[in-house]
Amino acid sequence: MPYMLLAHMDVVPASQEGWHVPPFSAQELDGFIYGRGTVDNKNSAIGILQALEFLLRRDYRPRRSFYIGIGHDEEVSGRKGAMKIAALLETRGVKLVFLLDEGSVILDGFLEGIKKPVPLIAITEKGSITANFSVESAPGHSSAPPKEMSIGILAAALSRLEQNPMPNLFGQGPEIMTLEYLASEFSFPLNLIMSNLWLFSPVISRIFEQKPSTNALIRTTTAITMFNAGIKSNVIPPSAKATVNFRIHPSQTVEEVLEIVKNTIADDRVKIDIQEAFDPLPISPWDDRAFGVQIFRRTLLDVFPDVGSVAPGICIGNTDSRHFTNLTDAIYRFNPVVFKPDDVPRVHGLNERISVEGYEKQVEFLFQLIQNSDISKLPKPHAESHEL
Ligand SMILES: N[C@@H](Cc1ccccc1)C(=O)O
Ligand SMILES: CCCCCC(=O)O
Ligand SMILES: [Zn+2]
Ligand SMILES: [Zn+2]
Repeated sequence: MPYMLLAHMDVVPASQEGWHVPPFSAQELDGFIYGRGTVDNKNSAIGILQALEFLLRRDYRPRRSFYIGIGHDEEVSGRKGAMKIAALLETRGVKLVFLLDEGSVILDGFLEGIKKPVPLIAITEKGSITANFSVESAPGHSSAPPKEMSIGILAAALSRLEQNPMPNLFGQGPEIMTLEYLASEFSFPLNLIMSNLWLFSPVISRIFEQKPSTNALIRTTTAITMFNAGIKSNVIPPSAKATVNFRIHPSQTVEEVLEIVKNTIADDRVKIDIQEAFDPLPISPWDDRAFGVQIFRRTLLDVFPDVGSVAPGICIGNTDSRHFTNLTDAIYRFNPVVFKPDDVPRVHGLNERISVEGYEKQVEFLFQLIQNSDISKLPKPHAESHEL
């Protein structure tokens, strides 16, 4: 059965100010290639093609077929790119043994007490709701304003959303698996804590709430991203509009989140329109028989011998891979790039970059992955090879 390597060539915008080099120049500076898309996700799009080139130069002839999918509109939902690729493969009756897309990385220095960089392979991704909120009110002269107007009503409603975060669901999603797989990587006494989450969950969940990147792992997040209102300083604003982006924790659904939103807003003057919504993605297999997982483990050992044990994780953003659920249940989101904490704000932010060595390692990983995937089936898990 074939597998698929997925990437996207499109990027989010970038304006010049704040960048050390022009954001679309791909200039090298201190061993880094700077540019919009260098880690999201041209590193994969070009990395896959370059690995393929190296294989072809060596007259390598893969025995296991594979697909390369490179979307061109991932950052605006993938409807015309990845979705069309998936639909075409579906009409051909294609099934995939696994699909590898962006969505997680090798984390270095994110978790206190873990010394080694740890590869986290996302086995699911959060759901999403993009909701538009609006309040209409009679226009008029600002010299005789009513007690409440559209801007104040909507702002108060959104403030209630922001001040009442969604419930902390630590322990009900794959974050537990992540910590259990990483427990051995933690130094004492964290290794004991991580191996006894039944006892220490309340402590850990409080710690996770402290930072946006870990808080996003344990609850549905609420981001008020757009607010437009008012037409002139002396006119009562006829309407106020806002957009909120929720990313739904794996143990919640769109419906449940919308219920909580309505109860929190609790104001019939606020209208809610759903622009786009989808539930959290299914959780991909993670066990000794999962072909993809074993291939990733083997390839990481080949290319990154010094990293810690591989752990399953959750992608807090969304990716094109969500369009391929009819072709496989083994969807994994992972780019073999080492991320330090200061790399996170660069994604969709300023001075996005990848080190030259980091890009070379990604190409090497893909070069190895294609060869490692060329086995017909997995060697028997070690335990089974001993006759009992
Ligand atoms: N990957 C981007 C764009 C995106 C949004 C929603 C769905 C799919 C992709 C994000 O997570 O925000
Ligand atoms: C690192 C997470 C990536 C989310 C998908 C994107 O922004 O392209
Ligand atoms: Zn992106
Ligand atoms: Zn991306």
